[in-house]
Amino acid sequence: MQQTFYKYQGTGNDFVMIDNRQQTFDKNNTKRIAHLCDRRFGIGADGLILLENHETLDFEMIYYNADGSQSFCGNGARCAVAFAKQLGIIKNKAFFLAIDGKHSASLSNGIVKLQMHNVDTVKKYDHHVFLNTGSPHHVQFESNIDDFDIKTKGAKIRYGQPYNKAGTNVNFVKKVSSTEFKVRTYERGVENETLSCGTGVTAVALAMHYIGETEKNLITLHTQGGNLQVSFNKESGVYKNVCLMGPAKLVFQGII
Ligand SMILES: N[C@H](CCC[C@H](N)C(=O)O)C(=O)O
Repeated sequence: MQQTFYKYQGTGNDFVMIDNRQQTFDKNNTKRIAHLCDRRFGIGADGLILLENHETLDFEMIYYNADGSQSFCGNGARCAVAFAKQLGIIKNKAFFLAIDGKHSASLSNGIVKLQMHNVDTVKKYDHHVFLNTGSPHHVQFESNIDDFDIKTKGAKIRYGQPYNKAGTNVNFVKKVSSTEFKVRTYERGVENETLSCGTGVTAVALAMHYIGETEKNLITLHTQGGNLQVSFNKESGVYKNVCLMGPAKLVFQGII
């Protein structure tokens, strides 16, 4: 059966998007998902997202990394909201389900503002910070960030102790000012650097606040694919009202 797909990108983190409201896509075939995401033998993307019906919410988003594994994806969720608007499912507000639970989002002038879950556990170690923002993130400083082998150094951390096979995403950070940080991310499931990672920049913003590198509550993150913003409040040790903001764009559509 022929199926229409849409290609979206959010600050260069790119996704194959499929309207699966009629349940026509075979979700168990993770090999096919990986094939569709392959940049030489398939369409090419960092991940694939199925948009499905939900009983009480606007939609459900099912996210797969390029290797077919599953997690939550911040940029993917922002793109799914833009896709729901394109399909006429929502107007300028969305309530949807993802693998980590319910989310709300709003859209204005091409910018999608996504509400993330509260974060109550941030672990600070000698040379890094670890936290989960829907996906697991290792955050560490790298002063030589522009000229740094993200793939090799990121893989070493991702497959090393204590993460091992289950792994983590790895974010390298350079402080620009108290409101701006530069971030490059090695993504688990893509097993390479991506141009931007939404849960990653969210983790970096919270980590920088947690370790006292900033006292601000609105942080701009410079990624290889563009700028994202993260806002939050800290109340009784818990990061609340965590929002990820940035563009989400349709690139092209096709048939598979
Ligand atoms: N690109 C995504 C993260 C995908 C998560 C994935 N790489 C994992 O933890 O398995 C984002 O914008 O948040």
